[in-house]
Amino acid sequence: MTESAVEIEYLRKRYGSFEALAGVSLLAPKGSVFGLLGPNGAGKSTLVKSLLTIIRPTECRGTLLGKKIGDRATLAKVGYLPEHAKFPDYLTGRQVIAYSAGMAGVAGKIAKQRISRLLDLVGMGAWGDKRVGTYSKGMKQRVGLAQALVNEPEIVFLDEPTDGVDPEGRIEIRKIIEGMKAEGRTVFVNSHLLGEVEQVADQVAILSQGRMIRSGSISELTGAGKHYELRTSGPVPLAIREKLESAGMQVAGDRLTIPASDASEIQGVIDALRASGVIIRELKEARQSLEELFLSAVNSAREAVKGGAA
Ligand SMILES: Nc1ncnc2c1ncn2[C@@H]1O[C@H](COP(=O)(O)OP(=O)(O)OP(=O)(O)O)[C@@H](O)[C@H]1O
Repeated sequence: MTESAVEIEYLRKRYGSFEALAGVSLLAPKGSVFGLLGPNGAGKSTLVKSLLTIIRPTECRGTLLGKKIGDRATLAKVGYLPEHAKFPDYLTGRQVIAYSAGMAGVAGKIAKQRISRLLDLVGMGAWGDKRVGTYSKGMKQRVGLAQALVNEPEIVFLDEPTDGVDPEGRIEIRKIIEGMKAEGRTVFVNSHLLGEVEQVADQVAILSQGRMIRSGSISELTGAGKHYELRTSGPVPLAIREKLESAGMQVAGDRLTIPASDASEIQGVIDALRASGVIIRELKEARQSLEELFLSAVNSAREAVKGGAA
């Protein structure tokens, strides 16, 4: 059985009368990159802050690194980059990381060496002794990432780590996340940037309006929307087009979309087209992208909530 780094059996959080998390569960395997996705306001930060005891959940059952959520000692093994992390402008990047090191009980020569290594890791080696006030948003984010790693955490929570970072910096952050995973750490990433999460995460969960609406590996989730795209040398003749459409396929001019999970399921369509004299120019297997899945899942969850409220 896969060991879990985070196992939420049940988590509920109310802010006054507003239910930000309506009883969610989640499992993030140890050593994995886990992406928690959701539109703005879905409850992603609330979930992470509840796990880290930054806010008090209304009801919570589960474990973090095998210990009951809320266990203080476990938090020493955790790294955290908050969303919109802000550091004092008058400190240098090195001092920001040193501050986190101090709070984590990392001191002396070890701290000094580790801070320099982390500055290099996040591409801030040349900027470590300059003040945060002179940094761009992306540079502040890199320092935030470095301070999250200063205690060599077993699990690191990154809340929107690429916020304000340019495309080149995003690629570097992705590499850093991959590096953390290679070192055996669990990386829990909150993001609304689906393309990025798709490239780096092993498992994802989608949160919408405080409810968990999908979870699984990316291939499991996008595999449900597997289909084939076929192009013919000219428009599909009307007689065969009607038959294909009534069998659930989409036909647009010379393009056919055939829902099927396996190539064997489309052989009949190919035979029928060829028997009608249609020439096949191109055939390819396609999956629903994470973005398509996300949009359809979030929209149907919103409709369900509206329907329930009506
Ligand atoms: N302290 C608070 N008091 C009242 N409501 C809050 C508080 N913090 C968050 N909320 C509300 O709870 C909901 C979830 O917020 P949360 O920040 O967890 O969402 P999120 O998924 O992280 O979104 P974003 O990416 O925009 O930060 C939002 O509707 C937000 O307005």
